[in-house]
This record gives sequence, C-alpha cells and structure tokens, in this order.
Amino acid sequence: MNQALLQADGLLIQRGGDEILDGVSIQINRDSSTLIQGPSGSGKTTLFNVLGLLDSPTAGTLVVDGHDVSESSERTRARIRRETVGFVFQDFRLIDDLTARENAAVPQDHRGKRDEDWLDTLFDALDITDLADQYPATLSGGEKQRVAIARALANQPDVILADEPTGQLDPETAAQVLDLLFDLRDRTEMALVVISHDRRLADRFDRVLILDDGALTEQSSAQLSTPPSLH
Ligand SMILES: Nc1ncnc2c1ncn2[C@@H]1O[C@H](COP(=O)(O)OP(=O)(O)OP(=O)(O)O)[C@@H](O)[C@H]1O
Repeated sequence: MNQALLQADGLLIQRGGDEILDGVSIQINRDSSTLIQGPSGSGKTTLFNVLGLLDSPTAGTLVVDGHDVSESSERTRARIRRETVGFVFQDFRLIDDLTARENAAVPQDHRGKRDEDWLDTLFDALDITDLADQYPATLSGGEKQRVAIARALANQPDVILADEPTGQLDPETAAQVLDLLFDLRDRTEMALVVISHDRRLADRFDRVLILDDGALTEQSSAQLSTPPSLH
C-alpha cells in the first residue's frame, strides 16, 4: 500500500516576481513526524500554506491521499482540506466569542456533524475539560494552544500541519504542548508536520528537513545530534 498522504513535486512559487519556492518536492507518509526548519523568510509559511491547500503553487503538483489537487476547484480543495488536514498556528487563531469547547467544535460544525464523544476524548487527553466553558481571553497561551490542538483534531484529520506551534510559549509549556501533540499522534496514527525554527525540537521527529533559499534538503543525523533537547 502506498503510504504517501501528501506528495508534492516540483513546487514553484513566485510572488512579486521572486521565486519563494524553487522546485520543492516532499512526501509525507501516514504515521510519520516531520519537522521543517529554515531561516526567517526562507518560505516555510508559504510551503505550509501550499501543503495545507490554503494556497496554490505557481507550478508543480500536489497529490493528497491519491487525489491530484493541483487543478482542483476551490470547492473541492476546501472539502479535501476539511477532511484531511488539521491546522495549528503560532497565534492560536481562536474565536474570541466562542467558548473553548465551541472553538474546538468549529471544524465539526462546518462539516455539519458534532461528535461530542470525540471532543470529550480530546479535552480529556489535553487536560482542558475544566476549561471547556471558558472564553479565549481567560486562557493562558499554553491553554489556548491546547484548545487549538483539540480543534485541529476535531475531524480526525490524516495530517496535522503546525506552523510554529510553540512560538509564543515558554520552554516548559512548549515541551508540554509538543508532548501532547505526539501523544495524540500515537493514538490516531496521523502524520504530524511541524514548521519551526526552534532547533531544540529536532530530536523528537522522524526526520528534519531544511528549507533554505527556496530548496528543501534532508538534515543528516550528524547535524541532528547537535541541538540541545527540550528535556
Ligand atoms: N504574497 C506575497 N507577496 C510577495 N512576497 C511574499 C508573499 N508572501 C511571502 N512573501 C515573501 O516570501 C518570502 C518567504 O516568506 P514566508 O513567510 O514563507 O517565510 P518564513 O520562512 O515562514 O519566514 P518566518 O520564519 O520569518 O515566518 C519572504 O521573503 C516574504 O517576504
């Protein structure tokens, strides 16, 4: 069985006359964990947006779960995105006037199907059951990110894409949030793709890819051993 969940080939992205991604190819398999690192401005968020079907490349192909979405309509892309991808952002992106529970349920509500049992399971796993009725303004950064992770997992996606998920958290809270992400990944067998320039995260992932100057390369195991662990 082909394990590839996301397969991108020759992604080219031009913005304002500049090539931001220059022929990037990447395969994300089921039940894998991938860290994408790179200097500021190297195109990490641009790649995140393309892999998450939030943006289209100028050229290149993207196959998601066997479907070539390169030429798909926005409507089709939105459906595949909703069914396949869960997003976690650095700035949480919770809706201020919804409670934690309502925020986490947003993807289910978009699909028209609430699964209260799964939400219970997620809130329990993320240890936020007691926060369910609170609004984002009353939550700490780590609590907000745990609610955002519940939201990302609400529709049981095949892949979680996280863009600097620990960027606004102190090191201890960042380590806890990472632990929770990996714990949930182990339970669900989803793929986990994290974009971060935090080198301390590197030793937790199956593989580390470096995006630099629009090109993606695999980091060698020798390089992997140098960054200090979060623990
Ligand atoms: N819509 C756009 N139009 C023109 N240039 C853009 C556009 N979007 C991004 N860029 C440029 O593309 C480059 C890559 O941006 P991107 O946000 O993907 O980098 P990044 O690696 O995520 O950076 P950081 O780590 O600082 O968040 C930057 O030079 C940015 O200014």
